[in-house]
Amino acid sequence: MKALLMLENGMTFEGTGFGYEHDVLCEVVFNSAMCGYTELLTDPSYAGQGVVMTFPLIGNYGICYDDAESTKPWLGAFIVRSVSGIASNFRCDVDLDTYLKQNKVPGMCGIDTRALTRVLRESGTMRGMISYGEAIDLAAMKKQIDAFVLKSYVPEVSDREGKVYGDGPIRVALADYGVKHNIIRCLVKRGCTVKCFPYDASMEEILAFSPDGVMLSNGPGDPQACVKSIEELKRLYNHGLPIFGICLGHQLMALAQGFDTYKLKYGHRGINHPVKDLEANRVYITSQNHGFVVNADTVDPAVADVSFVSMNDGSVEGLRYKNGRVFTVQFHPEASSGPLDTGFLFDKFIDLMGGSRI
Ligand SMILES: NC(=O)CC[C@H](N)C(=O)O
Repeated sequence: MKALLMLENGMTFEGTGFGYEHDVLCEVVFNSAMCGYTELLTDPSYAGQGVVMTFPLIGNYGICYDDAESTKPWLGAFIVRSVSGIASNFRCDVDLDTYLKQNKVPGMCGIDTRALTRVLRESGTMRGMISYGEAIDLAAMKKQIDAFVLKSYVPEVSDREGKVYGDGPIRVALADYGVKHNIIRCLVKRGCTVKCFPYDASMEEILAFSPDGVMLSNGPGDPQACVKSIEELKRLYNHGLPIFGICLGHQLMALAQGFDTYKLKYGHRGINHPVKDLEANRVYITSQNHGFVVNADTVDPAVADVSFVSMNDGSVEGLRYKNGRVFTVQFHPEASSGPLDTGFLFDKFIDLMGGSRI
């Protein structure tokens, strides 16, 4: 079916629908990764976003359920140049088109994704809408985009079941704001028992598990919308447990300490983002997926130091708190997909919890 993407600035891009061909409103962002689309589709941090892949051919190795980062794809829409008609991989469970249909994720292909990406880079991330069919009413689309308000998906993606993973001796309470499962795998592999807590769990609920440390997960949307989580983190920080935060978890801890966050023009989404470790004076290549960052000017030097910065735009990529027990990063040390350079941060967390590495 014919598909049309309209951005909030009124620009339109024509293409063809695939996946679940139903009209959708989303925030349009781009990702520069050349592979790892299964991980991307199932990363809850993309909830509600229409993701444009800059790499032109997507779907050629199909979908392997074992690579999923959560139970289903969460993103609002998937926008690619060309969808491979052949899913060629011995591990493949289902092809991309069928997977998106089954999970009700609208797809759009056959558009000039590089031209679209240039627009998003120059004008910034924008709201947008994809409509399907022959009779598309442009004026009605524009109206809907203008009225569209981005919401926080954290309550939807956060798990309320209190699942427990692993059976190791180190007890980790995981604040689940929309966790990528590789964070859990990285902890279990290092000898942890990980129990998930919903985004709005109170400090008392978390402490009742008698954790050795708390892991703050990644998650979707504007960190400032997570008011209840920020309140609980303020109290948890003072309790004295080791805390490791990733991406949204990093932003929430910063807000809990009274630092500020702001929205980047077009975000960092890809698997080759260089960050500099300011202490070690080393650069690592990292996987990233975020639209917001901590404002360096608001970081109180009596409370925390900036530990990592982006080599691309100098923005804050990590904080080390002065109490010596709390550290957080904006990038994804669990990778999946992406480079494994910063996996040592999980070892650092294990050490802080008094455990020995396995
Ligand atoms: N991956 C994440 O946790 C993203 C954090 C936040 N939603 C952002 O876009 O900045």
